Amino acid sequence: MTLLSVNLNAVAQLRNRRDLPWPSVVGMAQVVLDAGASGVTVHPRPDERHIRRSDVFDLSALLRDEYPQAEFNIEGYPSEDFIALIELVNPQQVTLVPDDPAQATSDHGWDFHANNNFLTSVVQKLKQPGRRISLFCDPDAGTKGISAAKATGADRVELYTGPYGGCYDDPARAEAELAALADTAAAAHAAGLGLNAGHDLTLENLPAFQAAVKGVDEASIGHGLTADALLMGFPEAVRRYREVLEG
Ligand SMILES: CC(=O)[C@@H](O)[C@H](O)COP(=O)(O)O
Ligand SMILES: NCC(=O)COP(=O)(O)O
Repeated sequence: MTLLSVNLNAVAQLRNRRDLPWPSVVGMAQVVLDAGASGVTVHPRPDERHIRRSDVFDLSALLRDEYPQAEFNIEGYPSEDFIALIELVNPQQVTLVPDDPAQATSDHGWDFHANNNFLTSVVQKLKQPGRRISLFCDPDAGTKGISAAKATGADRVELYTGPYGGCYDDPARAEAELAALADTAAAAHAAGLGLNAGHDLTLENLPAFQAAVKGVDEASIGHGLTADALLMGFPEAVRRYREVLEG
């Protein structure tokens, strides 16, 4: 069974269009958690284009006080500021992503070989009892990439599913992307790493993903789920994504 963590970046981005507090990021977190999501994800970028630093503290208080079973997953590049934020907020999961501050969205995983010393020291710094560290991972990282990821001391990798999600109109390419993802997932399991997945997953592309890529512990989904929620509401969107993820 794959757990659903709802990424709230898109809700924050909509809120930020005006100097007004709605839609409320905390309010929407309550809605998705009440609807059965197992946790929430945020990716506070340095320019605060969507999630603001204050959102991270507000969500942390909500989860601590009202949803103690829920998981808070914070994604980001491990800058000094990011590391300091993690130490203050103490989320259950940290996902390290090799993003440049100017990047429009996450579009690749780590080069685990080139960044091995850096990642090893960051993982050592951030790992705590009750907190797992996940590393954003290219779909074709394969056995070599995964063994370098494992060597950092991380608990999980998160498969970057953007290339698969982006080829919804090209079945042959989608099949090749799924084959690469399945190989990397199998390598992660063989190495004893947990497995997350995310980026551009949708109700349309999730069933084939779930059929091809076995043993995904958690999917973090935001853009597609929020688009669906505009049509069907967040509770129904969460219900539909859980239905696919939970099989
Ligand atoms: C790490 C990752 O996969 C991303 O999906 C990220 O959370 C999305 O970021 P944006 O919402 O800023 O595009
Ligand atoms: N880690 C991926 C994530 O949180 C959500 O990505 P997306 O569904 O907004 O593309």
